Amino acid sequence: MSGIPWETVTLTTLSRDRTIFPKLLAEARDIAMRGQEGKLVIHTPWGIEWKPFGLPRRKRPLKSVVLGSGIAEAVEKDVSAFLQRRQWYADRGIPYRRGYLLHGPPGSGKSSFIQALAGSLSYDICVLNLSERGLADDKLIHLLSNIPERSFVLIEDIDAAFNKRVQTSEDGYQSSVTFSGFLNALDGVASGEERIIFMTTNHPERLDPALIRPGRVDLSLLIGDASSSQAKRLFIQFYGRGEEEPSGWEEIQEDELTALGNSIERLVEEEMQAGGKVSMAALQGLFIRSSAREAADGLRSLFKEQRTLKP
Ligand SMILES: Nc1ncnc2c1ncn2[C@@H]1O[C@H](COP(=O)(O)OP(=O)(O)OP(=O)(O)O)[C@@H](O)[C@H]1O
Repeated sequence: MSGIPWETVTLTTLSRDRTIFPKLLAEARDIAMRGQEGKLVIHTPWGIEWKPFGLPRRKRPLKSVVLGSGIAEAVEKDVSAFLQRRQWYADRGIPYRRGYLLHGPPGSGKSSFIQALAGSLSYDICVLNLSERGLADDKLIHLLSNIPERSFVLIEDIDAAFNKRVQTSEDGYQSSVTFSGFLNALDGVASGEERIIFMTTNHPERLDPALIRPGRVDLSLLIGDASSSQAKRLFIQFYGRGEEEPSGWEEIQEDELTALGNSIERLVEEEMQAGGKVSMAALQGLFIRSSAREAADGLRSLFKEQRTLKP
C-alpha cells in the first residue's frame, strides 16, 4: 500500500437531495487544490509509486536563477517546443520523451533552475535517487512508466549512481539498479505518455556514451561558474529594491547600485583573467552576509582565500 494513512468517512443525510454529496466533495477538492496553487510539489518513490514529499513549496521565480547568456532561454524554448509537438511525435511513432543533461561545477544553479522551470510551467518534480535502498531494475521501469501527469523527473549526480553500485555500505547494502537496467528503463516501451527527464552531474566526462546518446539525452548544456556579467546580474537582483521590500531595507540609489554592480563585474573579470573562479552559490552566500557596499571587499577576500588554498 502507499503508506499514507487513510480512513473511510460515511456521510448520511435525511434529505432526498443526493447532489449534496458531489457538491460537498467538489468543494473539499477545490479547497485542497487551492492549497497547492502556485506551489511546487516534489514527489519521491514510495515502493513502486510516486508520492508527494513534504508540503508543496513556494515556486522560485525563474529570473531569480541567473545563468550564462542564452542558457535558460535555450532550455525553456526546447521544453516548450517539445510540449507542443505531442501529435508530431505520435504521427511518426517516436516515443514522446525528452532528456536533458545539465552539467557543471557544484553550486552553479542546475537544480535551482530545473525547479524554477518546473514551477513556471506548473509542473511538479519527481526526484529519483538511483542509489536508493531497495530500488531495483524492475521497480525503476515501473516508476519511469508511471510518472504523475505534468511532472519532470530529476536525477541528480547521475555519474555517482553507478560508481556507488560497486561500493557496499556498512550494513552490507548494495544498490541494485544496474546500468543496463537504467538504460532499459529510460527507453521503456514506446508509449504516448509524455516524459521529461532532467539529469545533472558535476562530471560529464565520467558518463558512459550510451547514456548521453540522443533519445536519452537530447540537450546537454554546461552550467558553469559565475561569469562577470552573471555576478553583476545577481548583485543587482540581490540589492535592488523589490516592490514588496519593507522600508528600512538598505537604502541605495539606483545610480550607486549600478556603479557597485559595475565594479563587481570588473573585479570578477580581472580575477577570471588571473585564473580565479567563483560559484554562483558562493556569491549568493557572500551577498546574504554583506551589505551592497561591503560586497566588493568580501568578493576580493573570497578570491584571495581561493588563491591561498590553491596548491
Ligand atoms: N545561477 C544561479 N543563480 C542564482 N542562484 C544560484 C545560482 N547558482 C546557484 N545558486 C544558489 O546556490 C545554491 C545552490 O544551487 P544549486 O543547488 O541549484 O546548484 P547545483 O548546480 O545544482 O549544485 P550541485 O551540482 O552541487 O548539485 C542555491 O541556494 C541557489 O539559490
